[in-house]
Amino acid sequence: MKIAIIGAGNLGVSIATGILHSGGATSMYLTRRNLEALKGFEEYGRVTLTRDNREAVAGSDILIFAVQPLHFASILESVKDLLHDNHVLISTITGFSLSAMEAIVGPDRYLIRAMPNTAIAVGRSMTCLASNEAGKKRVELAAAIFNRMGHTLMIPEQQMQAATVICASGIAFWMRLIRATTQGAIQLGFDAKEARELAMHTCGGAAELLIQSGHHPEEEIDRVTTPMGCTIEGLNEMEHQGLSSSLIKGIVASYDKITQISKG
Ligand SMILES: NC(=O)C1=CN([C@@H]2O[C@H](COP(=O)(O)OP(=O)(O)OC[C@H]3O[C@@H](n4cnc5c(N)ncnc54)[C@H](OP(=O)(O)O)[C@@H]3O)[C@@H](O)[C@H]2O)C=CC1
Ligand SMILES: O=C(O)[C@@H]1CCC=N1
Repeated sequence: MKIAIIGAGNLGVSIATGILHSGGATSMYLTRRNLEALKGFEEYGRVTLTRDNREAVAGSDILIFAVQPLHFASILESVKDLLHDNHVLISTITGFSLSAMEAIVGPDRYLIRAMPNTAIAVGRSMTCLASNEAGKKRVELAAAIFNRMGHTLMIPEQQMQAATVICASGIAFWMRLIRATTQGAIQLGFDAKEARELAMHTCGGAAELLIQSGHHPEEEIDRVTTPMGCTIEGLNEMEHQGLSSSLIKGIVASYDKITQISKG
């Protein structure tokens, strides 16, 4: 597969790293204006770094766009004359609809929206996918690409905004919870490195328990909360302080912000 990542910033580099580590491309173009920031990728023989999006589009079949929302329309405009029948366009752009893409490149192109997260770099992204009508013929190909780097779910495009918050922003939300847990562990006497180790692996274990068992979180919580024990004491205090409520309010605030972003 010849893949181009147009806009190799935070997410683009994470995707590139995931693809390279999973052996998912025969060749790859990475584009951005400041190529200095991509130093290190030259070591991979099959990667071409360029400022020229047109060169990357002409040399690839799968185009993954990872530029900021405000840049996307003009970049699509600047390459649309190079698009051919086999090109698959995958957009990770927040708040930019398939119909807005179709308005630029036409409805006959294979258009897919993908919402991965930065854990794609280590093969553990939760990636949601949606396509336009034409793109339905290539959505399995897109799923195959992203399944090599985590888990995928097909969703209706209307849910892409919510998926952005839960899956993409979600990485930051979970990181903050891990950081807070780390701070608590330090206060209880662990040194910083050990505290982080305990927090990270406990978090990973909790997620893995749910993934492997299919249980509801409360079922697993019930197994931990010994009657009159320390866990329920801590959990109830967290809820008195608004833990679940503040998480839900934050999620809704992120969602509302995407509505603003999509209005340009
Ligand atoms: N970060 C995340 O975790 C996620 C981000 N997204 C979405 O992905 C997109 C990128 O986000 P993020 O990676 O955070 O943003 P970044 O700003 O880190 O990355 C965007 C990159 O685009 C490059 N760029 C700007 N103009 C051009 C151009 N004309 N041609 C080629 N490259 C260009 C910039 O580099 P330079 O200035 O050197 O050109 C920059 O590195 C956004 O639309 C975001 O909504 C979606 C899911 C998760
Ligand atoms: O913060 C943002 O707007 C982007 C989209 C989700 C993750 N990063």
